[in-house]
Amino acid sequence: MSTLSLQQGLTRNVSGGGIAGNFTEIPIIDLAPLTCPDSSAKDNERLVSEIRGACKTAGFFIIKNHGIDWRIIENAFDGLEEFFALPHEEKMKIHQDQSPSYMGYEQMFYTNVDGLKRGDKKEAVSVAYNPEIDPEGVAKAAIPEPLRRENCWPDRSVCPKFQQSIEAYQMACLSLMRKLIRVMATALGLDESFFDKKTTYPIASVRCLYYPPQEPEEENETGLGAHTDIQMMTLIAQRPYDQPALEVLNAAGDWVRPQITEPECFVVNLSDMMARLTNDVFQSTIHRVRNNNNKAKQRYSLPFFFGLNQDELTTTLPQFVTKENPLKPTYERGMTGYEHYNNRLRKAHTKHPSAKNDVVNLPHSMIKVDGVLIGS
Ligand SMILES: O=C(O)CCC(=O)C(=O)O
Ligand SMILES: [Fe+2]
Repeated sequence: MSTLSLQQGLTRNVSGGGIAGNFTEIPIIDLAPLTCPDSSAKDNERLVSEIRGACKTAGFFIIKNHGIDWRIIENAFDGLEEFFALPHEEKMKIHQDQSPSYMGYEQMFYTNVDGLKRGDKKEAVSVAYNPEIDPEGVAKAAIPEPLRRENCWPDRSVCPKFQQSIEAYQMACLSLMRKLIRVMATALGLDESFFDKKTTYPIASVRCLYYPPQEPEEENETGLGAHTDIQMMTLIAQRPYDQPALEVLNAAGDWVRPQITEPECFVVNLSDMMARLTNDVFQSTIHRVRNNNNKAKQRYSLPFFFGLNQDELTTTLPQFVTKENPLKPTYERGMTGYEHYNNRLRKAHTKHPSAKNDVVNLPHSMIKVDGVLIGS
């Protein structure tokens, strides 16, 4: 049996043979039934079934006809190009080390996510959920103070487009995720509104990424090391839209590149919170980025991560625990998004000042189920 160990504390059996993870390509799913008002019940059923299939095998799929005005995405990439072209000193002014929330800028090689190479050849800016731009969320005042994450934006005089374009991207992604999460609930056999009360102030951050081309001698290096994502689901847009760089690990241990053959598509992938909820029936699949193809160009990407409210307890749903699929030991203890997220960011961001601290979990009295406090 061959096992891949990742620095973030995860191990995966990559010996193959099981159904899960047995894929050789990433499926393309047409979301038209979700976005067209006159879609039939049959179209909707087909969509749910395609999504269920993709979630059980690859844990990754490509979506088209998602209903988002692509000019919002192009503007966001213009914002990224503007920011990453700034002088190093300017970018360092909003460095993540100053942010207890892990928001802000990461310079080249700041992270080394899988610890296998010299580090991640990328630059990034992380942007937190902001309730003030979420038309479907709750007011900022209703969110417990320790769960608010402040953003660090570059000065508008040096970078006029960035903040506005990223906030518009975040709003568009939030609205799409709120639709997709209902399809996911249905695909899991739950009421379609199952996640609604649990996502009133979701973890919904954007990571703005810039990957320079890797040199031929860096063929085996990584732009971002192998990892799984932390939340429930991630949406990824990239520029150029067809640049092969993202790689997804299948059960046979092969890296599969999503083939994006037309513009205006997103890649969607499931993440660890979803795997925890479903006892791994829905897959949180290992992936990495290598911007190393022959014609390698600069690549920009915009993952949008979506998870439950940070104080919501995530426990495995009982219907996914069976004789054939007993509860995974790591899922025995329920965990809040806050604990899960901070632990993982601390592991991935080893140079952050908080990396040496013990993990501070949310007090029991702050934990909720369906938005209702469970302890006192
Ligand atoms: O750049 C990409 O396409 C993916 C980035 C990614 O996997 C992440 O930030 O978690
Ligand atoms: Fe990722």
